[in-house]
Amino acid sequence: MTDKYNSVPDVSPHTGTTQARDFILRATDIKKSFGGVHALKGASMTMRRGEITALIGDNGAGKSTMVRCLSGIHRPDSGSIVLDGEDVTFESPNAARERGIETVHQTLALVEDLSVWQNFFLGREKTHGFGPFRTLDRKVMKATAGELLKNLAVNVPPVTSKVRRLSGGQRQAVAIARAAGWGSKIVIMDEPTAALGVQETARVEGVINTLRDSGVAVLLISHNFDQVMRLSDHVWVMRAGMAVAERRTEETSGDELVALITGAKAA
Ligand SMILES: Nc1ncnc2c1ncn2[C@@H]1O[C@H](COP(=O)(O)OP(=O)(O)OP(=O)(O)O)[C@@H](O)[C@H]1O
Repeated sequence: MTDKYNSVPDVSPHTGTTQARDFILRATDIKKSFGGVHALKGASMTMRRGEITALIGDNGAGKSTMVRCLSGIHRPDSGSIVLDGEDVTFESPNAARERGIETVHQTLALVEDLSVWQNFFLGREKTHGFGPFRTLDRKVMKATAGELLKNLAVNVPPVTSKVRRLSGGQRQAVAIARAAGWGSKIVIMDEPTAALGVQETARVEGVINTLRDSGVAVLLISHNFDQVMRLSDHVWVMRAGMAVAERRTEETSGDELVALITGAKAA
């Protein structure tokens, strides 16, 4: 596999900074088998700060397994993950989260009967006082959730609204904002707009763009080529357990990506 970064300009088109060559993540030669099924056969991929990296491939290519290795759900059988210059292994999703990798799963993991702000702080509640006098700092949590939503230009009803009252797009936006709100270095999104209509998709894509512009690296798993072409800066193509090709989005086309996915075109 060739390293195409040698031909990539130093200045990111989105941030205008010199971060374009700065890898936030390097996964190298990742292998993962389930019994006799070799889901990942030595896959390697990279991500950079302030960029949206798309991970594409046919059903069964190994995308979810790669994502699960990066987010601490699976332990790779072998290979290395370097995050922000440091070799890491994650024992659990919480360990990955603590190192700054958040994942927005298709199921979103929001609690319908809790408010937006309560969902933001689920399991990470802020308290004040000490010892037995410790109480939840509702005011701070509400204000923080409101601020996070505002920063990402997420248009939702007040943070006191119950999640059950939100539309699909609003829920997705809340889940993304929650993932982004913990000093995340990387936010992984699995088909973030699969269940949404055209308008809501546009809104959620706006949120994803804002997140990228704030310097977070986004990993986007999507079967939607138009979306990949619209949103991503960089694409990794997986086939049969390997990352077989990488492209700068501006230098490829939907047709080429399809050919790379099916194997009709060699990397
Ligand atoms: N927990 C598991 N146990 C057994 N086999 C698995 C497991 N997880 C994944 N696989 C197998 O590994 C291969 C890669 O699956 P994976 O879900 O990573 O692909 P994918 O690219 O995400 O596909 P899709 O687009 O359909 O989600 C498939 O053959 C799948 O059946």
